[in-house]
Amino acid sequence: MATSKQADMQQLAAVLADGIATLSLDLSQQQQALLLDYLALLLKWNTVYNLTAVRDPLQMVTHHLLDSLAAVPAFISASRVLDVGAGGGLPGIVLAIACPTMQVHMIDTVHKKTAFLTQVRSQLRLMNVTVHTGRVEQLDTADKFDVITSRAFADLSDFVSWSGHLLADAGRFIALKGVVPVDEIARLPAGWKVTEVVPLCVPGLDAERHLLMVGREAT
Ligand SMILES: C[S@@+](CC[C@H](N)C(=O)[O-])C[C@H]1O[C@@H](n2cnc3c(N)ncnc32)[C@H](O)[C@@H]1O
Repeated sequence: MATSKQADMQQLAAVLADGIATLSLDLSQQQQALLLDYLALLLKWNTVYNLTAVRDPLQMVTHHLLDSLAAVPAFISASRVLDVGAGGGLPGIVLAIACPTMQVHMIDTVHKKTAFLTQVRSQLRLMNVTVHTGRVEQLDTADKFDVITSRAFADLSDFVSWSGHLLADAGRFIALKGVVPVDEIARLPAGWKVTEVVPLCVPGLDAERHLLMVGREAT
């Protein structure tokens, strides 16, 4: 007979699988198991590392896993991605699991959060993940990124001005936002423009979600 803990995990797995099907994503059983392993690590270490205000496991599936997974199709052509202000790994860890050939870098200023991300990388054997500790303004990498992303990080203009030096010439920003931030768009620094606004529908989440694509203005 299944224990209540096993039954809980089965319920979480079912909600995740349903959401993945609704999003029409092609994720193997192994990838889905990795997502649940990541969720288990988030739950286990949240009290120590203060990674997320969401504490209910079922809510974590919708508000974190499916919320990040809904953005995956926008990243399909990217090979080198930076997640700025990654916190507990959203969307970076989810992208790394969903797109194993993508190199995913994550940066956060808070050492205990990047210690958690390093632990996730090691326990889930996510060899496509690189973790940086520090302010993105001070990050310097040999290769630039074709996509720089963030979720719940900063005003769009700060996001772009603090990390623009890391974006490849033909690269783009993908900001995960709630309602379309009209004021933030108006404050974008000169030389940058919103190229696309993509509404997202997150299974089980009754809230607005949008992806904002930002690129360089042609000179
Ligand atoms: C609200 S959290 C969002 C975490 C995660 N992206 C999510 O959606 O759950 C914002 C994160 O940005 C980090 N942060 C703030 N300023 C930063 C900077 N200049 N460079 C890198 N990370 C920064 C904070 O430490 C924090 O973990």
